[in-house]
Amino acid sequence: MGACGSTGNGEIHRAKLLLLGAGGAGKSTIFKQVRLLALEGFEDDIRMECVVPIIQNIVDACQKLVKISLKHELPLASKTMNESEVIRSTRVNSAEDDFSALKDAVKIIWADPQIKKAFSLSLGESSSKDAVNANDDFFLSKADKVLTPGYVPTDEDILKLRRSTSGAHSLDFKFDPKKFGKGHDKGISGQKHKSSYWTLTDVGGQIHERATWYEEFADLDGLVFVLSLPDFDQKSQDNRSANKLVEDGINLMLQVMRADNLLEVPVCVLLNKFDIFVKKIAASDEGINAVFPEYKGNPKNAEECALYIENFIREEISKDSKVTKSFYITQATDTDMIANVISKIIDSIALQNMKRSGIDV
Ligand SMILES: Nc1nc2c(ncn2[C@@H]2O[C@H](COP(=O)(O)OP(=O)(O)OP(=O)(O)O)[C@@H](O)[C@H]2O)c(=O)[nH]1
Ligand SMILES: [Mg+2]
Repeated sequence: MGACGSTGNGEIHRAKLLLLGAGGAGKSTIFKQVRLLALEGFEDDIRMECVVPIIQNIVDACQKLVKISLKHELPLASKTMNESEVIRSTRVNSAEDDFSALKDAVKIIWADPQIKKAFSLSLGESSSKDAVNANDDFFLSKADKVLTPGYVPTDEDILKLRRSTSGAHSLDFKFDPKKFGKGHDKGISGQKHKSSYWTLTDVGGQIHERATWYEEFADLDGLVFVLSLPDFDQKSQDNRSANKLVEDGINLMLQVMRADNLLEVPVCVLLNKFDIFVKKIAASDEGINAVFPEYKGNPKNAEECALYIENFIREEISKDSKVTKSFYITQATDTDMIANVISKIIDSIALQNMKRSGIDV
């Protein structure tokens, strides 16, 4: 714990940072951003191993959208129905396969206005089992490129890919303020950022993955808990009578923070997916009042709503813990924003750890 630099015997001491949060909250997207920033780009093998999962995202999205359209009795064009058979019989085994029939099918399906309507309906629905991913429209719109031989995923494609994490994955990196700061070279302590060494760990957030989280709790220097703001109108997948933001987000976080070896660990809370939250708030009549009936602000003002949720969480946390928590409203797919947020997180963790060690700052 504490300083993160040379230990004096030539070895590098790395401060440990852990990402936690429910499945789909955005942990791996933050992890990928740190890799992108620290290592200045994704290696070719990482790019290429994303091709099959991206194609699978497209196939899954088409299948779900046809299913949602049928459920809502939307009048799909007959050619959409015909092409949905191609989708159903598609197996994505290798990036080298011939995807020309799939490409034609996806283009026809995504061009059907009823399918686009199904996409909007699905984003606003509270049933999460068959819901599409919020970035599926991005991949469906570029299916032509993705399904053409020679396709190499861009940084944005890699960041927007949905792939559930299984197990724990760590990245050793050097925090170089020049790569992360983007003009914000002074930290909240007012000191110029120095380079420091970190290990960032990402874990799976689905319920069956959480049993092994505690294995990562020893000797932590900081915890980053990621919450998904657009979950405010979703049902918990594991407890259908509970709200997803409250049950799989806030309550899960409060429970984790009560672990004995985390009581003193600095925590940063990311209220993530703000871009999707903005869209949902604009489209919803009730907004966050459905889950926070005591909210009296403007239900159509996404910033005000997010700040209300932030203050609600601050109050809940303060009942249990006196350790300062920092909060950030984020969009994990935005590299510049995450560069800035990671700089601030690293600065605030270093500051809190110096205070814990009794160093005057
Ligand atoms: N538009 C948008 N998409 C996001 C944001 N954060 C994450 N995503 C997308 O949400 C999906 C899920 O994000 P992940 O980072 O894989 O979620 P996770 O927390 O690692 O999920 P598990 O591995 O299952 O625990 C991916 O498609 C991401 O691109 C965001 O702020 N805005
Ligand atoms: Mg993940």
